[in-house]
Amino acid sequence: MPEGLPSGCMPEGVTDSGFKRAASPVPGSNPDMSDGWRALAQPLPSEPEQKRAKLTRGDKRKAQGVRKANADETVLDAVELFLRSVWLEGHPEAEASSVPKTFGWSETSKQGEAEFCRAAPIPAKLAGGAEADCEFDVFVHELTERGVGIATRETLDEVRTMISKGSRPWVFTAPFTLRGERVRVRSVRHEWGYTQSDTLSISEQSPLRIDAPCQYFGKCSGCHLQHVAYGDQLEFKRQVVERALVQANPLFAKLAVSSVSPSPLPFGYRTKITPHFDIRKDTPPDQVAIGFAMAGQRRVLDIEDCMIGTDAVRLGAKQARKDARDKMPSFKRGATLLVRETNVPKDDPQGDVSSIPAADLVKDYVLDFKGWVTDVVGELKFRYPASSFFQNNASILPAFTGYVRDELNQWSRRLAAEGGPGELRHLIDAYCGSGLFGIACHAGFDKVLGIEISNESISCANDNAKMNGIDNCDFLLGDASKIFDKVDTDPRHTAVIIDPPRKGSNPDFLDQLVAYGPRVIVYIACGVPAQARDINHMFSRGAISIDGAVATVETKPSSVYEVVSIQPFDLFPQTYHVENIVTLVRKE
Ligand SMILES: C[S@@+](CC[C@H](N)C(=O)[O-])C[C@H]1O[C@@H](n2cnc3c(N)ncnc32)[C@H](O)[C@@H]1O
Repeated sequence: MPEGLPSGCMPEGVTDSGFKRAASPVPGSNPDMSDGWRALAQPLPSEPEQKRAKLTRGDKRKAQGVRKANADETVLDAVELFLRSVWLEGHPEAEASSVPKTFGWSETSKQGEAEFCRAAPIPAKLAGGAEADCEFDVFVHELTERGVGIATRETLDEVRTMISKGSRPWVFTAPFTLRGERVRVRSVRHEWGYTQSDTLSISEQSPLRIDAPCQYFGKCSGCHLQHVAYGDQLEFKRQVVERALVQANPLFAKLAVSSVSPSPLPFGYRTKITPHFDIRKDTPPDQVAIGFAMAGQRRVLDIEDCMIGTDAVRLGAKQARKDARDKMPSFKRGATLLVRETNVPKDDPQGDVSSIPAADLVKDYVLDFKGWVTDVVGELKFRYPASSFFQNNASILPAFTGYVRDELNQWSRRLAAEGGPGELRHLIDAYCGSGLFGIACHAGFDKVLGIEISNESISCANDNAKMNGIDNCDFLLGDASKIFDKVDTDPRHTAVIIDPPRKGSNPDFLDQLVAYGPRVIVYIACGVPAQARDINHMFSRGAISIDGAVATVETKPSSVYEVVSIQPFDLFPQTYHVENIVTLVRKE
């Protein structure tokens, strides 16, 4: 879900927009000023090894004894990647493991850190707005996985020289920029080792830069890549997947990531948006901004029309804005509006969709959180409450679900042709929501068993199977890791789809999955770093072989998998988000 477009079930208020906002220390000022500064001076204790697998990137850094304030992990990752690659460029014979730790933010000298931090510029607020102190010309060298530029005041050659002498440059973030650009930034706030900045102007632009079509681009936090042609956005996202895998485990560099499958609609694709507003005492009701979070700020940007919404959503958004304006004096606090595309019978928008073929339905919109939505995926219909989860780009869903179905069918045929245990006959759909993948992939399986933690979604999943005339699906309510208590099918004939939330799965589920040992696993993820972490967890258990290499473990798992394909999909063009599908096949 693009940030700035929060989910339909958000409480009222304005959400953050990809920048962490916790107060940060001001290096060089009073060290007692904040906990953030104290965190720099006190290494955190190590975590026990078995806990590490479920750690987030931030937790991992803490466990390594890295001192940092409330820095954005995606920025730290990109800085680390940039500094390491420059160092390795100057040491072509060196092993990746010999890169100095200082580039990985885990140096041990407090003195060194303090000196480094004192080199930081003054944020605009503290500089009293004096341009000379808070505005800088910087060079963009790298992009974070969220498309934010990583820049220094030094040119790349100067950075190379600094690094060859064992020092490192101070880094600025530069949103909405591209590699190789020279830009002017204004410092906003310091984090550990970098300054969060706003981009003021572009002095030297990349040949990849294009004019963003949307008038709000650069101010709105919803889109991050409109200044890049669509084909280049896809390549950027492919590299994001590649990078996430390598960051989880350098050995994963051996895995090939396919080109990102594009969205048929690069604009006008989004079937759900959630504009919001905030009531401030000094703002007259007719001037309250209704829209999405401003880039890098807590304020709301007034947005009359969002180009990534479908036609129905754009129409619905106009109505939702009007309704909110009419009622504005009655709001004491802010609120989040919901606008969702739905499909309805042509002559009776309120009528029952169950008996009408998907192709005969027409687009409409829903504004009521308590309303119901019908989505169409090829010939299938899915009905679910307007406030619950469903994939938000209908244009790509036939290809997205079709890819998973083809992977399963193709492997089923291949495994049958290879002899041995034979084809796939059972399918498990873990984290099944309202049944999208289980229902779309049911054909050819004796039985599909789904599991989902949301009561509402699970009852929709069972109703959706019925509405589509499918009788081999059974969707159960519960935590995904409980599915292994229910499964009695032969793992050699079973495939498992996993589609967890952005934070990924967990060691309990993954360990049970490996112990069960299904023939094929299809892991679908909207949180690519978490997916890479989970795959590394399976690898660390000895359950994945990369180019013949397996981790050394005390107890060998009963099943070992090969990663046979990695296929990203672009469900959210113009944003940094990417979905990724990894297929694993058990080696016999
Ligand atoms: C990314 S959505 C995928 C849903 C579905 N596969 C689809 O594409 O529509 C993740 C789903 O996992 C569910 N979920 C979250 N934690 C869970 C858990 N511990 N066990 C089972 N389901 C869970 C959420 O309710 C959500 O429906």
